[in-house]
Amino acid sequence: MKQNLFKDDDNNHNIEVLNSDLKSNPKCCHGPTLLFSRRTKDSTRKFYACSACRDRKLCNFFLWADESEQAFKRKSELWNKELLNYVKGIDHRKLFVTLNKIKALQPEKRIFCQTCSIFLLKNVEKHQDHLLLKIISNYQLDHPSEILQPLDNPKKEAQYLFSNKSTECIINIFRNLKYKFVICIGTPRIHEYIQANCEDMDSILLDIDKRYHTFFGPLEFCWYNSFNNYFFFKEGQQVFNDFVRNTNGDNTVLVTDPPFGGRIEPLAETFKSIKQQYRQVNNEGRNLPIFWIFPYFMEPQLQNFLPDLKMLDYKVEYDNHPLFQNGPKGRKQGSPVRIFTNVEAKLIKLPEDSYKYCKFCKKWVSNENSHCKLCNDCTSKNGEPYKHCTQCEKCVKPNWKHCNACSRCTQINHVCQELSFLGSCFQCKQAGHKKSNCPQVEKQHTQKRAGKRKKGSKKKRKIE
Ligand SMILES: C[S@@+](CC[C@H](N)C(=O)[O-])C[C@H]1O[C@@H](n2cnc3c(N)ncnc32)[C@H](O)[C@@H]1O
Ligand SMILES: [Zn+2]
Ligand SMILES: [Zn+2]
Ligand SMILES: [Zn+2]
Ligand SMILES: [Zn+2]
Ligand SMILES: [Zn+2]
Ligand SMILES: [Zn+2]
Repeated sequence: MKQNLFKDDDNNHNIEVLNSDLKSNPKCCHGPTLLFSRRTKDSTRKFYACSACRDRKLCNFFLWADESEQAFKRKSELWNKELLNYVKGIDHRKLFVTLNKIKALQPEKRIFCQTCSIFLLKNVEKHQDHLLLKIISNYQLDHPSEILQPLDNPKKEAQYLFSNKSTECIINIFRNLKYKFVICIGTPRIHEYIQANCEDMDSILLDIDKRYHTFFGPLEFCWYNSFNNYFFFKEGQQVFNDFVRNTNGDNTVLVTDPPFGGRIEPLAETFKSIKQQYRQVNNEGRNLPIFWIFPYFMEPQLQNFLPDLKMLDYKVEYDNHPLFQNGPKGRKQGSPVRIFTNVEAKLIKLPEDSYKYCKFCKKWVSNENSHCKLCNDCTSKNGEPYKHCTQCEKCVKPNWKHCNACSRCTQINHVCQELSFLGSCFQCKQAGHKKSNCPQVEKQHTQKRAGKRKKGSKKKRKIE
């Protein structure tokens, strides 16, 4: 059941994102669209669709790539107008002035309209029928994510907010690593924590939730879409460029917690561009540390696109999601969400209450993880101790059994050979890569070229 939360659209498993130059793609309200290919049994057709919304009801841009040039032009013009409408009426500077006036008032005099997501200095009667928040503390002003109702549509913003404990743990990791500049992409809780508490750090928030315009000034928040690296306002792009330049290419980290149903390929492209931008600032070509927060079972997909991101054992907890918490309401094994990072695990100390140091792996792992001598690793992924299967030659979940028909370990009550292919490669049905870079296809080519069959692969599976 829980896995359903993270599934793409049910029929998305035959849709791939194609690499394309985003600048030449038509735009929807959320900036340049992405080019997808849809495969049916007997054909493949390409189309453009919104990068940010995974539900046509939220953004209905759709254009077949093989439509006539005329149709292409007509649609582009129409949507360019939509785009202008979409950003109209937001005056970030004016909102910042209002915020400062509100800050100067006593908490009892402050009024926030939840319906319009603005502070009210006058014309309160116009908002009579709206949801009003009165008496706003300084703490609340500094922590908008605690005032704003989470936009928890899993097909768009999917706002799941870190618990205070997890926020502090992430900040502590950053402190220990001596980071001074934090690029927060879709992590408002990290940003507001730094802004409110950390004299020694500076941060910038890039997020698609425009309500943050009301709470952060133009140098602290940029309205942004991470799936196409798009700033809704040109000034935002400028502010971000300046932020990166001011770091001098030193002591900087990027932390992101994207919607779990989102496509990984476009995000990976975005982070590659930002890494590149950062590398240009520091002449030494230093690598930008990235902390990407994602469920443990997305590890193969993530590794496929960003192989230098390795998973830490730390379980990231959330306030507004019972499955992502520890304790009686949550999963038995605790939250399934982890940190993936390109920073060496041995440099990252995890909290001593639930984590321990493995002297063989030379890194911090969760208390229930145990070191497998055969794998030479602390092998648990999901928060339970794994067991080693000599046939699979690896550690597997403790409740799995080796199935001879499937030639692999899997759940006891599975239907043989009907493994879930969702989110997997069209060719070999395994997770973590597309057909275009499927090792099976590679292998077939190599075999053909070599003109001989390789026998006795250890991990041979029926589906091969
Ligand atoms: C899973 S929540 C992460 C929040 C984080 N756990 C925190 O507490 O700070 C996803 C965040 O990404 C933002 N987001 C969703 N889609 C986005 C997009 N296309 N571009 C940028 N930000 C996006 C949401 O508004 C939200 O803040
Ligand atoms: Zn859109
Ligand atoms: Zn209102
Ligand atoms: Zn170990
Ligand atoms: Zn093992
Ligand atoms: Zn096995
Ligand atoms: Zn089986």
